[in-house]
Amino acid sequence: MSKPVLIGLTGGTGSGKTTVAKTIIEELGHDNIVLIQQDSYYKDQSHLSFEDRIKTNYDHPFAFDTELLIEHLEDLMAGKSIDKPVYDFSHHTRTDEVVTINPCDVIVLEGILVLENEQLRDMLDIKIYVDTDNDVRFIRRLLRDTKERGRTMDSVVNQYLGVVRPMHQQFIEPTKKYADIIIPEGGYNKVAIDILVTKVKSILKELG
Ligand SMILES: Nc1ncnc2c1ncn2[C@@H]1O[C@H](COP(=O)(O)OP(=O)(O)O)[C@@H](O)[C@H]1O
Ligand SMILES: O=c1ccn([C@@H]2O[C@H](COP(=O)(O)O)[C@@H](O)[C@H]2O)c(=O)[nH]1
Repeated sequence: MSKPVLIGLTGGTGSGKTTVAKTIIEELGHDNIVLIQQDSYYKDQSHLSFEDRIKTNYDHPFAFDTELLIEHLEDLMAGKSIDKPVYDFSHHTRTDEVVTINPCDVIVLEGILVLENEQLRDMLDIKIYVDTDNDVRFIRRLLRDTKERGRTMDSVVNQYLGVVRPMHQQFIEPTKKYADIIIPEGGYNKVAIDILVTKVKSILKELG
């Protein structure tokens, strides 16, 4: 089996990264494609109390176990299976579960800081930034986090103003310059997704 194609997909919270990643996978209709979310590699915080966990800055590069993520990607590149951690957003820590991922032809790596770390960035074959207006991203996050991540409206607003927004400006937005492709609005940008899918198919064809 040849080395897998590694697609990195980034953008701010609520930009539509996950939606784009899932649509690409659906459109590729390829059995041998896997989604890896950078969120799965948030550091384990089980040694901290819940009160301390909510004080963590989850939008800073230090919040991620990037070493483990790189090690896992290298393993997949080398044709080895990995045990991917499972993160629990409601409790702000890793669970005891893992998901085994087998070697594949295409890996879609999606997350807020996948273009921030140079070593990680250099591993990527295609780099994509999903670019959505800040107000739209905030509204999407507010709806999602109150419905799916066990948050109150006050906590979402306070976290956004105190940490998410400044970290976005400092660490995420500047990585746009590394992207090969910038997708405005995200998940429902059919033209951009079609172009990407065509590109990945042609790489796969070249690799045989
Ligand atoms: N183009 C879009 N229009 C409307 N809602 C969208 C769009 N793209 C994503 N969403 C919704 O916004 C929320 C955040 O999208 P998601 O893909 O999870 O973003 P991210 O992974 O960047 O945080 C989800 O509830 C999703 O269904
Ligand atoms: O325990 C946690 C871990 C992360 N977050 C927030 O999640 C987003 C990243 O996820 P997206 O799917 O890209 O929105 C990040 O902005 C963190 O603030 C959290 O709140 N709690």
